[in-house]
Amino acid sequence: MYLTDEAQAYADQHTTPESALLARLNRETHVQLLHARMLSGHAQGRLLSMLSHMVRPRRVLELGTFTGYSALCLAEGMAEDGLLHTVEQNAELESRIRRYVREAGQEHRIQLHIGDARNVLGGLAETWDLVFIDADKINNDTYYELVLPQVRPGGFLLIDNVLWGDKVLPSYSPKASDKDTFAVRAFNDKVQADERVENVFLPLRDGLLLVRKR
Ligand SMILES: C[S@@+](CC[C@H](N)C(=O)[O-])C[C@H]1O[C@@H](n2cnc3c(N)ncnc32)[C@H](O)[C@@H]1O
Repeated sequence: MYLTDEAQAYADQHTTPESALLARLNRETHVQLLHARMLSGHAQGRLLSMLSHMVRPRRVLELGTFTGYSALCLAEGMAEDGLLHTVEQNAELESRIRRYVREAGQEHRIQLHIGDARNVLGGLAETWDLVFIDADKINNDTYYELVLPQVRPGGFLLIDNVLWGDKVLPSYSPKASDKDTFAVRAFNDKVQADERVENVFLPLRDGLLLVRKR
């Protein structure tokens, strides 16, 4: 069930505000870039930060950096010796991401990789405490299968946009050519049946799937 605008505004007003830096990054992304709604934004950003504070991860992986908003949120809750690897294929975003990571004083804790996540992942020999999958949705399952063996037992994965603009709902009839929608639906169904994990589907924003590896 969707929140009314009034209820959404009330929820936002009772969620800790973004830092001035995140607010600036959010605004700048919306003013200067196409597809700015891909950015996690205030409520989801605070949730990512809160989850990270709960987990206190030492190793975090993010697939799909965009302008760096969610990476900065996830880094907030890392352990003191924590390190976040984030992967973005669009090289045009690199200088902006690095500028904000530097301004946030997080250069030593956030490592940016420019390239296709499928290629970069093979070179990262880490055991992940927390993984945020937020790249090209058609490859959710590829990323999940590549990463799950490297997640520690009891570790977490978060997968964004699992509602996919409500196109995953049974009442919606996608065109046969809408491969993204079929992929997101199949991925959600697969995780639901996957004995290796426990999962909670959070209908926040465009849907966030919380997954814990058993
Ligand atoms: C939804 S946005 C990420 C938003 C960001 N995580 C946030 O919450 O602010 C998806 C990003 O994934 C990147 N991307 C798409 N396919 C990719 C791939 N195969 N490898 C790495 N990055 C990819 C896109 O360029 C885009 O910047």
